[in-house]
Amino acid sequence: MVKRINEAFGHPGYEPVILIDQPLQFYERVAYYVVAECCLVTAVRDGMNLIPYEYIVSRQGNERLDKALGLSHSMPKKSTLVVSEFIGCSPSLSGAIRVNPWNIDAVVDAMDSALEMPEPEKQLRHEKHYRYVSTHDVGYWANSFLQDLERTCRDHSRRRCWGIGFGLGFRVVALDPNFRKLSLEHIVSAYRRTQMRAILLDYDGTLMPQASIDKSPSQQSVEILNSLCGDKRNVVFLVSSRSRRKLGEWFSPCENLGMAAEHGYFIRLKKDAEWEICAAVADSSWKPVAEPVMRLYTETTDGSTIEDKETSLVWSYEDADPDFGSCQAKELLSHLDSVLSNEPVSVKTGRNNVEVKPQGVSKGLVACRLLSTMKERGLLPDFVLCIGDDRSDEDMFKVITSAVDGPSLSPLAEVFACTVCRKPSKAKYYLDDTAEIVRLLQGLASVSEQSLGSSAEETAVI
Ligand SMILES: O=P(O)(O)OC[C@H]1O[C@H](O[C@H]2O[C@H](CO)[C@@H](O)[C@H](O)[C@H]2O)[C@H](O)[C@@H](O)[C@@H]1O
Repeated sequence: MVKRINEAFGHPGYEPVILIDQPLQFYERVAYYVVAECCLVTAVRDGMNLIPYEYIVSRQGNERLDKALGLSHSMPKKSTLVVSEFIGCSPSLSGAIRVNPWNIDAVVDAMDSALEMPEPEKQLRHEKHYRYVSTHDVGYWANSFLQDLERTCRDHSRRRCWGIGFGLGFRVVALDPNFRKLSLEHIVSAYRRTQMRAILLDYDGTLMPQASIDKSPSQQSVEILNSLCGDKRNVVFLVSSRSRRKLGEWFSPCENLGMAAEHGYFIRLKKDAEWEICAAVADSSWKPVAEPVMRLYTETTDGSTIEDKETSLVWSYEDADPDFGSCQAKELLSHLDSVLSNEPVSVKTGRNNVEVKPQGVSKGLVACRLLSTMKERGLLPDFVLCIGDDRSDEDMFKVITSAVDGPSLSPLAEVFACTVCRKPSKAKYYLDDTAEIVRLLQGLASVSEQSLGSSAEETAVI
């Protein structure tokens, strides 16, 4: 190939390509770097690749090199880099022209741009790269690896490791030894002896099995919730990402159930109260940007759907191939993150979905608001139960767990943050599935019904 290029483009005394097909001594390589206007690395596969770094340092030179080359030391240094996007150093060289080495036209254009680039730009790119290389030296990297190891191993001896999931979803997770199954006896006995209880329940995946086709609540769930709400010592809230229309319709038989819809953007204290808005009025101007992106992924992912709620958009792949759906979700997440980076929204993955919702709205806010409202009304909970299954519920676990020993809970409060399945969580307890959760709630409801029978209790008012 070199021969063909030289025959086509060379002339007597000039060979455009000089092939050095043998190992070079380091000092020889540095000599080439020093005089090269551009360094091109087109590896299709590699680890870090230190050549671009060596090139930058060589182009910066030093006083002795300048003297040897007859250059003034104050003369600005320049370098240009064209690097394959498949080499490890590529993301760290933000001033390099990055190329896909399989795309020959793109490599040709990049080489041309590198050589034709205005001189001040070559200088600025070089300075940027040199600053990076000279501050990220061996000492820096060694220190950073040690810090990472220390951070990773900080709780190592305390934690227990488990393998969870199957196929592409298999992971080894480290769980806190205090993370344990919630015992019915333990919680029932705490429930019996407490006088003011806050109960926060997620819906999908918690009260409602994920695999269920009909997602409306069962008669049994409605009855349990009504029994819990009928105990004046209880304040019960359903905290869901579902729309207020859906929750209102499904739980219309529950007169005294508090509800938080769309991650707590809307809150209603009981059936005959108005829905309150708990955050700044949601601006929906981002929806026309996000929706076409989601549509693109819906078209290419069979079985996926888009749900348009009042304040948020959800792309769901529950009915798609799970592995493909989860890969698509990862791509969609980063796609939406970049197109919505200047919008007041957050993009999050949930169980089988990717959701865009107003910034600052979270189920954690609902937990905070509930505890502070109860405190304002002189109701300090001595029992808090919060059950949820996915990442959005972790915000509630964090709030109630950190409220222990704080002013919004009784000093004797018993706090039960419980997730579904054994998995890394801020919750201290887990139950295996929705059936166990329903059984637990049924147990608590029975205690309330017994005490109601014996003392005609009324419903708590917050
Ligand atoms: O906060 P949650 O009560 O746990 O709600 C989470 C999401 O639940 C719903 O989505 C789920 O069910 C859909 C079918 O009804 C399914 O397509 C989706 O994949 C599941 O995640 C709800 O539609 C979403 O708005 C909630 O965010």
